[in-house]
Amino acid sequence: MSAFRIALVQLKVGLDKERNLARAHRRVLEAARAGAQVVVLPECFNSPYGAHHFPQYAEQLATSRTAARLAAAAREANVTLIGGSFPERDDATGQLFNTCTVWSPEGERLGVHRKIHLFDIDVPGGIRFQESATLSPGARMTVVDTAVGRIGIGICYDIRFPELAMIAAREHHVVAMVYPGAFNMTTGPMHWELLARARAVDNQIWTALCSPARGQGAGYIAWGHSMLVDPNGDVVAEAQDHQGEQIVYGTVDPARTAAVRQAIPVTTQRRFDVYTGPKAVADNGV
Ligand SMILES: NC(=O)CC(=O)C(=O)O
Repeated sequence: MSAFRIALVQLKVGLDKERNLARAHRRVLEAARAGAQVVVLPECFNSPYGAHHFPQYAEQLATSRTAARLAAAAREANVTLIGGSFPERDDATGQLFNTCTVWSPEGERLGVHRKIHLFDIDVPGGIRFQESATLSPGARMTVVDTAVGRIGIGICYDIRFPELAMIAAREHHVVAMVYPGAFNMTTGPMHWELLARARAVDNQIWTALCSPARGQGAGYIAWGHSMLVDPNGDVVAEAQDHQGEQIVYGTVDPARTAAVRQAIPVTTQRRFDVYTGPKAVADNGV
């Protein structure tokens, strides 16, 4: 597997769906012109992030205007496109999901990830959010074989559940986990970078987080700080302008993964013989 250039598009997202789609399309082309082979859009890039907005912006995958635009942008730009997420309405059940689609440089759909862990939180004096008021949770993990290698996908709150990245890394050997996400002004400063670095260093994998720009006019203020973290847990690229739109570029290099794993070989030092089973914790505590 060779190294590849990745672009994280920290997109401005507003109320006008068509403008959101057009802006995303332009930025995908711009990133490709700058040499990106993989382009990532943020969570909820076609709609403002808010449970009450989702029903209005939701689309069925089979007839989705948003999906068609993503396919066209990937094809035109000749890139692998990790298409952020948008509210999706299931054709059969009518349930709504927060869904990421992944596209090949030929415009073929390679994968679909429905956010598994819904963002239902209540931080006193901070933020209360009930994604489950209108959305249903996805029920499958997603790893996608792309032109540049195998990539694991999670959406935002999914990053708080380490099992996803751990299983993607250890069982499916992904080169990177990519999380379109929209943390906010309460949880962003607390946990955004910490979680990105934790998922990276625990699993010794590349980890990319792509946020909307901060300046949303629709209630929810995103944290920004889109970033790429290497398998050693170092932030190697990060957005500097959070109000405005910005593209963050970095290089995902599997040689770095190999070097980190060779230097600190935790991937081969696990003690599965110790962690589980009735005798995992001795009676006397030692
Ligand atoms: N928006 C999310 O899904 C998650 C988030 O903001 C957080 O975990 O904090």
